[in-house]
Amino acid sequence: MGKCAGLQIVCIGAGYVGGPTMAMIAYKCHDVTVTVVDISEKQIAAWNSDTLPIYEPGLDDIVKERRNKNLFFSTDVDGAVEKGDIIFVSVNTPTKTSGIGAGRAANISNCELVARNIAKVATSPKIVVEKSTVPVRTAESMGRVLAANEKGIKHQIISSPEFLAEGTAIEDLLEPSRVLIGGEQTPEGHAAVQKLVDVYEYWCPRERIITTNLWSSELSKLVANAFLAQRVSSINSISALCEVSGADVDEVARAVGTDYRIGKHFLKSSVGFGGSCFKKDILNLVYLCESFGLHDVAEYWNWVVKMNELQKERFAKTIVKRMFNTVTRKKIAVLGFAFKADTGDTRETAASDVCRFLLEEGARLSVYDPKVLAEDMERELLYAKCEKDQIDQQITRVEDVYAAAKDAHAVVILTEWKEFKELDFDKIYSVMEKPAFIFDGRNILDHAGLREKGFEVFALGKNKIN
Ligand SMILES: NC(=O)C1=CN([C@@H]2O[C@H](COP(=O)(O)OP(=O)(O)OC[C@H]3O[C@@H](n4cnc5c(N)ncnc54)[C@H](O)[C@@H]3O)[C@@H](O)[C@H]2O)C=CC1
Ligand SMILES: O=C(O)[C@H]1O[C@H](OP(=O)(O)OP(=O)(O)OC[C@H]2O[C@@H](n3ccc(=O)[nH]c3=O)[C@H](O)[C@@H]2O)[C@H](O)[C@@H](O)[C@@H]1O
Repeated sequence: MGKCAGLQIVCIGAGYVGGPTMAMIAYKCHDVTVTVVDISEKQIAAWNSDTLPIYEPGLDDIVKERRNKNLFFSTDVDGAVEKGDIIFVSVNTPTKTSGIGAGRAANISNCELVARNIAKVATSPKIVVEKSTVPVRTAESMGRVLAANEKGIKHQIISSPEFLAEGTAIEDLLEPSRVLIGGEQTPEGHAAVQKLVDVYEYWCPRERIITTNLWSSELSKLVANAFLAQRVSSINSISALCEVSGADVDEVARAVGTDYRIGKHFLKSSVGFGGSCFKKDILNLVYLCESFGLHDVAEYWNWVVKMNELQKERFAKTIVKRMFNTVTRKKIAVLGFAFKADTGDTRETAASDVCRFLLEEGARLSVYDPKVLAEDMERELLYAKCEKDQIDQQITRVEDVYAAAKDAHAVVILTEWKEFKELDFDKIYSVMEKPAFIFDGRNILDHAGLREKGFEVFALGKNKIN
């Protein structure tokens, strides 16, 4: 029995963060009961089925081992709130699409809604953990909503942002680089923080658990994502320079990243970063800076997003330019649609913008991705403002790379799936139109070998354009 024996942990929001994070707590703390609730019946039914709602390496085993032992998935939000000692809030906080701050500010209405519900339903004091990524001082609003309950109950709010990355969520949760916990600087606040420290201490070394105040914790999450995305935009800006100067972006990244003060991670040039969080969180940071009158600081960070948009556009334009300035009616095989490898997640994927550009140029796209669902692909294309007619008439989704390549003028790599490195490129070359182009938006292929086979290869940040 550990320190937390008998503790009831509840998580509101059974998405990419809530599901895996809670599964890990249940897996590591057998004497704690973990209940994950969501308003979406479909989502909960999937968590309780053989086909989990998200693809994440290693997740199935952990969920299946603990489910219905000390890990439960339910739609009974009120029942869970009532019995929970610690309640994680892991709901989505997307960018606002209308009203004040539209297109930049984070919409925290789900967080407030959850806080109102806890205030209404709870009959005992709760420790409410802000797990969602939120603007600084959201805990203040949530705290006030929680305090306004009619029963005079004193709840505690703490902030514990999540740093897992999709595709490596289980690894990241098993061995987190750090766990961040921020609380009020009062005796009750410290006690609440300690309760959560006790849970994480079941498997995380104490020195990796950072405790701080609420506002530092909230802001650190936005800053961490902004710094990571900034590195990708920085190396992508350099890829453009490499293409005109004859330098090789991977060589530059290696030489620069070997300096321990810079570090080698997150220096892989790509067609652009995607995912549900980088853009959203930077825009959130930009909006925060602007609302505090820090316009120059806001503009500085805004350029990380702008550079990313430019990279996607630059890559798509290169495809058209290299293919004799026209792709109209040409078939193009698109390999990969997820925003990164090892996930089926398509949110904000660079692939949707590249596809939109090519559709507008009249290309016919044949798309293959090993994990992306057809419905998610279509939703993301519509979100990226592709016309429904164009999606229906110009895009085909195929289950096989060679079917995608047949009669295609070009193969375009948009996600760094490992299987793409192991393809039979002789076979691909034989079924393609000639000249056969390859555009490697992830720099994962053996470009020299492909050129020997006869392909015209464009790789990001590697080709000197005369
Ligand atoms: N996806 C990721 O890799 C990471 C996400 N985050 C942050 O974590 C938060 C959650 O992100 P995801 O898990 O990706 O979102 P998600 O969209 O996958 O899941 C959110 C879930 O919350 C549920 N929900 C919304 N309002 C609710 C309510 N009032 N009551 C009950 N359930 C409700 C939704 O039905 C949905 O299933 C966001 O703030 C995000 O920025 C942080 C780190 C990593
Ligand atoms: O808040 C979040 O949602 C999470 O956002 C990112 O995680 P994630 O978006 O899942 O994936 P990353 O591995 O960070 O990749 C983001 C994007 O950047 C791209 N990328 C990453 C690294 C790189 O060197 N080059 C590059 O183009 C990826 O292909 C992907 O499109 C952060 O890495 C997590 O720490 C954070 O918790």
